[in-house]
Amino acid sequence: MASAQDIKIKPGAPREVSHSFQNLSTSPVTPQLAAQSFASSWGAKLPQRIAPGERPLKPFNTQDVKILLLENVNKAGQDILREQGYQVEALKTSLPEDQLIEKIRDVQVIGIRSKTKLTEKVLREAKNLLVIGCFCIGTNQVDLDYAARQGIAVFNSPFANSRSVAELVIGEIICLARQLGDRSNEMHRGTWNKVSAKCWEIRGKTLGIVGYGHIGSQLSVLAESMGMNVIYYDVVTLMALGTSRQVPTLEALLEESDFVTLHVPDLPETRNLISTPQFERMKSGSYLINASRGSVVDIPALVKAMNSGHVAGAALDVYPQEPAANGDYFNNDLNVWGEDLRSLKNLILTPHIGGSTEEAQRAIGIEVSEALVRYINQGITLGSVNLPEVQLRSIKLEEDNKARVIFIHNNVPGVLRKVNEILGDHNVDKQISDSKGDIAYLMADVSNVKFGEIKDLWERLELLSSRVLTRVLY
Ligand SMILES: NC(=O)c1ccc[n+]([C@@H]2O[C@H](COP(=O)([O-])OP(=O)(O)OC[C@H]3O[C@@H](n4cnc5c(N)ncnc54)[C@H](O)[C@@H]3O)[C@@H](O)[C@H]2O)c1
Ligand SMILES: O=C(O)CC[C@@H](O)C(=O)O
Repeated sequence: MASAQDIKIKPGAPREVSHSFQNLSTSPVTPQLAAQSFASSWGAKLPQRIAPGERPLKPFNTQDVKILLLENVNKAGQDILREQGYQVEALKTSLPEDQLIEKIRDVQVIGIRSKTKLTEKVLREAKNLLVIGCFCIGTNQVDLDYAARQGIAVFNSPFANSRSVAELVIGEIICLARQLGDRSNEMHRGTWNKVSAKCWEIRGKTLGIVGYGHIGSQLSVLAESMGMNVIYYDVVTLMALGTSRQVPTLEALLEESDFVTLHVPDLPETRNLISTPQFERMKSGSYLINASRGSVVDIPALVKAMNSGHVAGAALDVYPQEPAANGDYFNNDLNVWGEDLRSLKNLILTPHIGGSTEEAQRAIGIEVSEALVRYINQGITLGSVNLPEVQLRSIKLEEDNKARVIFIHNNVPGVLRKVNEILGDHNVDKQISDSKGDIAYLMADVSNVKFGEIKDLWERLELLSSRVLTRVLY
């Protein structure tokens, strides 16, 4: 198998080259092999996920691609990555920061869910990292801007678990209205406590949805089908599904709703979105559900509102601090108010399982792994949350002596002219470039490139001052 030729270098850092041309002389590539057309060395192991007739850009010995998957990424996703020949290490939990830093130094790809924090501090050590896969919806656990500035693409799965969350919330609405958690706990302790006081049907009650995105809108449809009236508040004006109705302010929603459910992202504006003033606006005897992010609800304020009886019940799936692994961790060491919370009546506590169904995890595993393969093998950024979305049609099997150049660069004037001066010695078949904020992504398919010329191409691009990361795939 030919040696790896996928190259990346980080700006301002010592050159970390996963498989650099400097190593060519010591690599297993013999002069005879090097003289062959590149295409002939790829055939041995074709990736599974390309259309017939398309040439897989297998720029490297895939066994050199190291992937670390944390937090029990679904097997269907792992299989897609292993099928490619990548080295995949899959762990069931997230890792403490020091261990994460140790491991991330070595890998080109990391896959995480919501627990692993990829902060600037961690990413600064990730000298070989090309791409991050968030096997979930949320990407707030990743410093997206820092990653973009390092040329590290981030992918997620924007809606594969939305239905699972919406169904959980429907279940919780009924459980809260009928105090099912308390009755079940009592029976588990041997107590028969048959009550109807303050137990309600959900038919005809008003559900207030804060954040009418993928989950909120799906929930809207389900709730209406069960006879609820639905109102929603969102910072964006959005089409109302069914007979639901958008209200102009959060306050209006709080005052009108029997059940308030939160489906907003973790943003500076959504931190403690629901705190004492908002609880005071809620109807007496109403309920709160939070399956979005732990930062959105001020928990001590919730404890107060429930102790006073103003809020009749709540369901929480997410918390400001969540443990890295399963076990007896939900206590005051994790969150100072842990015990206060656990002592409340009609409070459903779940361990961040909104998206944890077989269906959702499998779909997420497949979606994110496929995005990773496309990015690693072809440089395609469709679906990236932090880099511009760029793709070119695949190179055909019969198209020989072609290279795909990926040049991630600072979005400053004059870059395209300089890049094209370099590429201009060859035939540029296709080229596309787009920017997102300060970072731009250029992809060009270049023909009539001889194997020996690739090093020169890459080195000249590397010298451009705007360069963030250069990859040459062939
Ligand atoms: N509990 C779980 O397991 C689980 C699973 C999936 C998603 N989530 C979380 O649920 C949240 C929502 O997910 P989604 O897929 O519906 O997201 P989405 O992006 O599709 O929708 C979010 C909506 O919130 C709105 N919004 C943003 N800021 C707002 C504000 N200040 N006030 C009102 N509306 C605001 C947006 O305009 C958007 O319509 C995310 O935080 C996600 O991480 C949790
Ligand atoms: O599976 C997870 O860890 C996260 C689930 C959910 O919060 C998401 O962001 O998709």
